[in-house]
Amino acid sequence: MPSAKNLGRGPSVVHEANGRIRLRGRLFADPALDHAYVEAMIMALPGVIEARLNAGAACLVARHDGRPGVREAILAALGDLPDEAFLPGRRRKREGLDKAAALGLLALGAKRLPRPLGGLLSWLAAAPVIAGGLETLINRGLKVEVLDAAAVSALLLRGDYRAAGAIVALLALGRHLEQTSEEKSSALLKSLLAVGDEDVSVERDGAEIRQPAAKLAIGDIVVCGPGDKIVVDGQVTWGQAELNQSSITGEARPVAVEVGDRVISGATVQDGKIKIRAQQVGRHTAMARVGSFIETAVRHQSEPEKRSARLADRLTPVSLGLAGGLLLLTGDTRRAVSVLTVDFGCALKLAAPLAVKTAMYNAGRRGVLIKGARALEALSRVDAVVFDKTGTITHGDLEVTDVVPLDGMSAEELLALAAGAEEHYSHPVGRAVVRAARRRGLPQPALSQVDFIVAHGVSAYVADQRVLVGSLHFLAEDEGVDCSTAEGLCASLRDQGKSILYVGHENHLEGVIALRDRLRPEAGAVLAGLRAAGVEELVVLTGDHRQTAQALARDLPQLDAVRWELRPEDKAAIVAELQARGRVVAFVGDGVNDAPALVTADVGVCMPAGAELARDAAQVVLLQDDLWGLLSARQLAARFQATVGQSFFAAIGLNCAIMLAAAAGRLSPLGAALLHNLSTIGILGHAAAANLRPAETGPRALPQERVS
Ligand SMILES: Nc1ncnc2c1ncn2[C@@H]1O[C@H](COP(=O)(O)OP(=O)(O)OP(=O)(O)O)[C@@H](O)[C@H]1O
Ligand SMILES: [Zn+2]
Repeated sequence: MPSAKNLGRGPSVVHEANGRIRLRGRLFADPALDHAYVEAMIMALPGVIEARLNAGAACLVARHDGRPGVREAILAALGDLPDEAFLPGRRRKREGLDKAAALGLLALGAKRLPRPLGGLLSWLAAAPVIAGGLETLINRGLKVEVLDAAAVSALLLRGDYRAAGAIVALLALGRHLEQTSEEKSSALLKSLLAVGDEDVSVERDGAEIRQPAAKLAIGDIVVCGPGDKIVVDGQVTWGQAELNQSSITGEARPVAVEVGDRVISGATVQDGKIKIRAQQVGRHTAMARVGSFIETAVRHQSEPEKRSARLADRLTPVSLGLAGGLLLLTGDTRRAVSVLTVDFGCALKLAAPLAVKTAMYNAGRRGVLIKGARALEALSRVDAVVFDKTGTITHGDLEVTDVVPLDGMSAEELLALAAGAEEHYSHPVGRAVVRAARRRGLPQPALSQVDFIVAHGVSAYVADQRVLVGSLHFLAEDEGVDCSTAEGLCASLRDQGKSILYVGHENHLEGVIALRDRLRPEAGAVLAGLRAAGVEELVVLTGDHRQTAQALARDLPQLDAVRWELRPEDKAAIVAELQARGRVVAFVGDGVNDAPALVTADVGVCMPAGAELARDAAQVVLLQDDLWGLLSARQLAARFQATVGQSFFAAIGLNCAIMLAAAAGRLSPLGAALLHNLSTIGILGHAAAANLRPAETGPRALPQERVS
């Protein structure tokens, strides 16, 4: 519902170029407008990079990535600001409703009061409902609120104060339920956004100083000790610590981090001390972005919600017509009013949003962020799940197992050379090599002109000599390095499930490095669970070599297919192929070289270590570093979809029955109103309770089938 303050003040576009849009509107100068909120809300829209509001100039400037629809989404969001975007908030309206409820309840006892007093009370209690109905009628036409107002007025005019009071009270109760559920979920989400009101320790010129978190900049070194909350996304540059991430993942078990690990905002240091180099601060941190995304999703009606609301509105004239017809035919006001008290609106309009919020909240508590109703809906229809291999089906923290020089270098020299080339890139393979070299304390050669070739490897120069590190395809086919001498050796290493990195030096093969990745222990059980939950096709895609991929397939008999030696765009093409065959596809990846597939899929699911880009592209973000969340999400989504359908049919069926009984004169207005509201509360209760129940299977319910 557009807030009254917002009416007729939609901003207009004054300038637009290269993904930058400048809007002006009186709205932006409103002193009651909450700037931080509006900026966060706009930035939470997918595709928006930045939003800045300037009240003095009554302007808002937003930068976006030019994706189709982003511009429209910005305009739509600004054209329909929620009440929370204004500082005084909703409180006043809420108190008004509570008063109405109290008066309505008082009026229930009206029969025992002297008649004029009872009448006065009832009219007073009903006044907000009638006024609201009139306002709706004038501004938005024949909507459910009009029906409520008509029923209450008719009852009052008939002198049926008790029924009128009861209906007012029931209406207020319904709205109260709606608001508490909304406020609770909003409060939870806002707590995720609350960064900036505390002091943090920062390292400046070798000394530690305290400063407000709001003043942090990217690149700052933040020092965190026991009890400190981490307010940035970044990388640990010093120290070790145990983190409590329960506020992010719902998991109480502490997580150990050390130099090189990535940490995200929201965790608390339980033990130890670390220094973190900030990569994202303030509103750009992972939690804040995801939190504000959810907040927007919650505030803006989703498709099923809109559909229900539209249907409810369309049924309003039907009710009104039926009541009018009855009145004309039978002259029986009591019957006509009984019919009016039944409106389809309540349950139809409230059940879907309630189901969305409770399902999202439930998933969030279990460490899964589902970004809104669309994602829930798509996830419930998914019948094919495609996984990336490295970092998704496997842990992605590979271990260097063999370093084999083939042309005179020592193993140390070979490893140091490869590590030097990989130093600045965060591909899992590269990270493993760098870690192994560091652990052995190897000196790093001076490299220049380092080039990173996506899904291939790295090329660099050491003292004018070219060094290549990467896949067999990269060295042999693209760069013409003869790798045949290593064939037999590599085949046997791959057969053990190891991945091979080829190191070339001045056009000959200098040696190979073998790395082992660990299958996630829960992978088999999660695949089996997904199949049990109705997923018909399970596929793994990898950029790795055929043999390594086949070794993985042997370990995971639950898979339907494994495809190898794929480039990022091949992965997207395979997802599209499945879609062309009629599959609804979820792609699960870690964000390294798989963004195209993530965006192509009907539902993109991202692992917690996922690159920032992937987190934006994904509709589902797993915050816990395992695959259980995926299974929970699927189960919660299926249940969400089921309850939305059930609520829909229950609302129509029950209300039709009540309306027929009322039309037949079998129900008094009060009886009809009570039954109608009881059924609504029942339907809403079911929608909320069903979506709050834990997912059926999970790490606790299902035994882990395999430990690698
Ligand atoms: N930075 C790098 N250094 C060395 N080799 C690399 C690098 N990046 C990619 N490669 C090589 O290219 C291959 C394909 O890379 P890609 O990133 O597409 O797949 P991956 O992440 O290893 O596996 P998956 O596709 O299962 O996630 C890798 O198996 C590796 O051999
Ligand atoms: Zn190539």
